[in-house]
Amino acid sequence: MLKTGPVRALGAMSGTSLDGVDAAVIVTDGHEILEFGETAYRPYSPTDRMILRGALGLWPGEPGVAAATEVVDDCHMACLAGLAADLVGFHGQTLAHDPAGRGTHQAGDGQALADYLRLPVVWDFRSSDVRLGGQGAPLAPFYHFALARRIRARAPLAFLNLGGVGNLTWIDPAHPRPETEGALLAFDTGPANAPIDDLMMQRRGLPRDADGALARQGDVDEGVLDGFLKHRFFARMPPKSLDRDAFAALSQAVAGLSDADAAATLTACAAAAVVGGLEHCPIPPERLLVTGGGRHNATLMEMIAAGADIPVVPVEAVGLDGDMLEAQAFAYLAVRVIRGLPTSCPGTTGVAAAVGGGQLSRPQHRLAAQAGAAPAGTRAHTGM
Ligand SMILES: Nc1ncnc2c1ncn2[C@@H]1O[C@H](COP(=O)(O)OP(=O)(O)OP(=O)(O)O)[C@@H](O)[C@H]1O
Ligand SMILES: CC(=O)N[C@H]1[C@@H]2OC[C@@H](O2)[C@@H](O)[C@@H]1O[C@H](C)C(=O)O
Repeated sequence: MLKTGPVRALGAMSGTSLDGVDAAVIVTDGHEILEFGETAYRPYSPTDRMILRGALGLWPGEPGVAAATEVVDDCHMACLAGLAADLVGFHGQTLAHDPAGRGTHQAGDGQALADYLRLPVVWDFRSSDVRLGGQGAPLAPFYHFALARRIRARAPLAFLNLGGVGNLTWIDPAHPRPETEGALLAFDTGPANAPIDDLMMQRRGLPRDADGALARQGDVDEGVLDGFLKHRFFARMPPKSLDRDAFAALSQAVAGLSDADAAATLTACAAAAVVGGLEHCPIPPERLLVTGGGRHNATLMEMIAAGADIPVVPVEAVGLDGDMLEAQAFAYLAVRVIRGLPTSCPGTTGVAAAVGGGQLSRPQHRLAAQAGAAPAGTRAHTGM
């Protein structure tokens, strides 16, 4: 059933903001998006978040990774259990990302999830791209390309994801395939919500600057903003990607500012990184379609719109779901993986040639049960 024709695929994303698991079903043949299906969201508990935060920057085998993996697996099992699908695309939680050095690390055990859900699971989407010299991120661009075709875009346009980190995909929809040279250019823009969330937690014990209300009350510190834009990341040509905490110095730079001025300055930094990123587009996109939680931050959206010469609108303007778009992307990519289609190319990650990522785990449950053994990778499910 999975070899040809449309597949009902379930994608799951646990993003850099560490808020929880987004899950979404789409029907696709790996090229076109035929249908959008059910969605689900499950937040991490405060304890879960603490465990995940404590594991950021860690690599497989290091202390703390097993506990983080258990949190990720349990939350996904609980979130995905009620959704009907033929195949799962499981991104996991990025704990560390260093494509030029140690590689990339997403916590999450695809075999355990396959056994629990009794469904084939595609996971570990980023490693093979990194092995072939790519950044391993961003990976949503191939899905953005399919969306551009679905909304019948005629002129080049761009998707912007405002998550913990920001990423931008420029698309020329005139090309037949995403891997065709000139069809896509993608890169991480810089930190987006992560430094703002961290500030709000430190200063106010709150998870975010809801709707950008605090930033709106403050003044931007131009000195901090100028220093931020001198970071060597911005001088690099795309494709390029970031680790969540690559800009730790930025949080220190606003330490002496009032809460409102610090929030305004971090928000201005996120916006300036996007506006600067637009300069990399081969020709100006006709509009910027914004997805991810940051599109709810009105101050951030206004700052981006003020610096960009093009309309900046949430993806809802074209009938898409900005809270679930990345989860849908990993459903789409999972189908491409089982069909042997590429999921990244030189224009999206800088990989040497178009490549398909991901490994496939099939459920072992029945075999293991027949052998009288505990199914590989399953464990007591806490339902947390
Ligand atoms: N109403 C809001 N106002 C301000 N910020 C918001 C709002 N709603 C969500 N956010 C922010 O959006 C982020 C969550 O968005 P999203 O789920 O798209 O990110 P993510 O997928 O975890 O990150 P990434 O895309 O980098 O992996 C959080 O940082 C959160 O603070
Ligand atoms: C290594 C990693 O997990 N990167 C994430 C992160 O969050 C946003 C940005 O940085 C993007 O590059 C990527 O996620 C999206 C889903 C992507 O791969 O397209």
